[in-house]
Amino acid sequence: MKTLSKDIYQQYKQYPEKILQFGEGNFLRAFVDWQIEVLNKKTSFNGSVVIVQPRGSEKIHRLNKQNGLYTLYQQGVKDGKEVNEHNVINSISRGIDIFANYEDYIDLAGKEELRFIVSNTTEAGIAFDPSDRLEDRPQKSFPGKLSAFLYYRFKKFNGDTSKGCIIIPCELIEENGKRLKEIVLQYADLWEVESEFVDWIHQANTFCCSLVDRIVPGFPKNSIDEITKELGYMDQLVVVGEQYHLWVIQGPKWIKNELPVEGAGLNTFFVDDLTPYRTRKVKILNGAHTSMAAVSYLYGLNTVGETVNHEIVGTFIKELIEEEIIPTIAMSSEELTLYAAEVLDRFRNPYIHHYLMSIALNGVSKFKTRNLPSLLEYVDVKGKLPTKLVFTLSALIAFYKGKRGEEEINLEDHPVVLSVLKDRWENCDGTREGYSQLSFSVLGDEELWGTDLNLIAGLTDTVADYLERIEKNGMKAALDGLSTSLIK
Ligand SMILES: NC(=O)c1ccc[n+]([C@@H]2O[C@H](COP(=O)([O-])OP(=O)(O)OC[C@H]3O[C@@H](n4cnc5c(N)ncnc54)[C@H](O)[C@@H]3O)[C@@H](O)[C@H]2O)c1
Ligand SMILES: O=P(O)(O)OC[C@@H](O)[C@@H](O)[C@H](O)[C@H](O)CO
Repeated sequence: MKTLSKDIYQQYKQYPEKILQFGEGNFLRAFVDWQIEVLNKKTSFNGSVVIVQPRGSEKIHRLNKQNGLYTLYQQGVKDGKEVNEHNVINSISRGIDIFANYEDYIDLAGKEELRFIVSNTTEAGIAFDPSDRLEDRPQKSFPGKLSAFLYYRFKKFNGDTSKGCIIIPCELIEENGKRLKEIVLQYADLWEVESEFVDWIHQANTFCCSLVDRIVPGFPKNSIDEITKELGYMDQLVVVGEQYHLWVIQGPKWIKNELPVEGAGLNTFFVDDLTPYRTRKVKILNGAHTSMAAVSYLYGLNTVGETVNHEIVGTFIKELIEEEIIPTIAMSSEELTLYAAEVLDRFRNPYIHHYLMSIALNGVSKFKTRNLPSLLEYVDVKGKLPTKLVFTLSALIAFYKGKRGEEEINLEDHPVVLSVLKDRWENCDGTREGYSQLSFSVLGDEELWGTDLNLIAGLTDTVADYLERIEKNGMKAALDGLSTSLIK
C-alpha cells in the first residue's frame, strides 16, 4: 500500500509560503493548519504554512516525506448532527529541520510574502532562556528562535516597517502574545542588538493574544489499521479531533482583511479582550479534564467519555464544575451552566477516545494553572474549603505514587516534580501521622504550587484524610458519599 504524498493525492496544490509555524504537533495540524486549508478553499487567502519543530522531532521528516500532506478526522456534532468526516490537509508546504538546516530558516525570514507566525509549544514553551545567543543555530527556546528569525528579517529588509509580522501564539497561558513580545524584547536587550530593531518590533509587528479550543486526541493508535483500510493509503500523520472549534484572537480588527476568517464560516473571531473566554474555558473545560484525570484513572476508568458517562465519577465531575468552579467565575451563572453542559456533551462525543493518561501528562503544573485558582477563589468567596476540588488535589498526589492497584502508572512530568513526589511517598509509612507529614510536605512545596498551601485553613488535614482514605480503601470507596446528589 502506498503512503500519502503528492504522487497519490490528485488535488495537491502549492501556495505561497505566508505562515511560519512553531510546532509540528497534533493540535496545530488539527486546528490552525485545517483553518488555513478552509481559507484556501473558501477565500482568496492563498497561503501555506512552513513548520519548524521547536525541539528535536523526527515528525518533521515524516511530514516532508508526505509532502506536508496528512489526513484529518473531524468527529462529533456539527450543525446538530453527528458527523464523522475525513479530509486530506494540503496547507503545509514543508517542514524545516531547524537543527540540520538552519540556513533554510534564515532564508524564510527573508521572504517577502511571509506574514504570519503561529505557535503551540505547550504551556512550558513561552519562556526566556538566558543561555540563548543570537549566533546559536538554533537557539534552545522557542522565543529565542523567534527573536533570531525576526532579527534576520529586520536586517534583510533594512528595517522596512511593511515587512513586519502578525504573531498569534496558541499556548494556553495568560496573555500569551504579550508575554511572547516581552521575551523577544528581553532577547534584543540580552543580545545588545541595535535599538532600531526594538523600534521595528514595536512599529512593524503585531503580537496578538489568542485562546484556542478544540479537543484533539491526536494519532488514533488503537484504530490505525481500520483507518488505513478505509483510506486505502498509509498515513503516519493522521490526526483526530472533534468537530467543535473556537479561536478567539485579541488583536486589531484590520487583521481580518489579511486573514479572512469571517468569510469562511469558521468559529474564529477578533475581540478587544479575550479574558472572559479564557477564564471560562480554562477553568471549566481544562479544569474538569485535570480534575478527572487522577480520580477517574485511579477509579479504574481510562477515557474522558467513560468518566462523564459513569454514574458516580460523572456525577462527581458535574457537581464539581457546578458547585465549586462556576461560583468562582465572575460571569452569569446561567450562561456558565449552559457552557458547562455543552462541554460535558463534547466530552461524551462517542467518536472520540480521549485518554486520561494523555491529560495526566504534567498534571501538577496543570493543576496549578487550571484548578488551584478555583480552589483559592472558592475559599475566598465562600470562606470554606471546596470539598470536591480538595479531593481531586488529594487524588492527584495519590496518582504520583505511581500505582493503580498492581499496575505501574507511567508518570510523565517535570523531573523535579517526579522526584519530589517520589521522595515524599517513599517517606510515608502508611500511618495517620505519615499521611499528615506527606500532606504537609507536598502542600508546602512552593516549587510545585507557587505558594505554601498549608496556609489555607484546614487544607493540610483534609488532604491527609483523603489520602489515607484513597490509600487504605481504594478510590471507589474514597469517592463514596462525595457527590451531593448521590447521597441516599
Ligand atoms: N490536544 C488538544 O486537545 C489541545 C487542545 C487545545 C490546546 N492544546 C494545547 O496544546 C499543547 C499540546 O499540543 P498537542 O496536543 O499538539 O501535543 P503534541 O505533543 O503533538 O505537540 C506538542 C508540541 O509542543 C512542543 N513542545 C513541548 N514542550 C515544549 C517546550 N518545553 N518548549 C518548546 N516546545 C515544546 C513539541 O515539540 C510539539 O511541537 C498543550 O499545551 C495543550 O494545552 C491541546
Ligand atoms: O493538552 P493538555 O494536555 O495541555 O490538556 C488536556 C486537555 O485539557 C486539553 O488538551 C483540552 O482538550 C483542550 O484544551 C481543548 O481545547
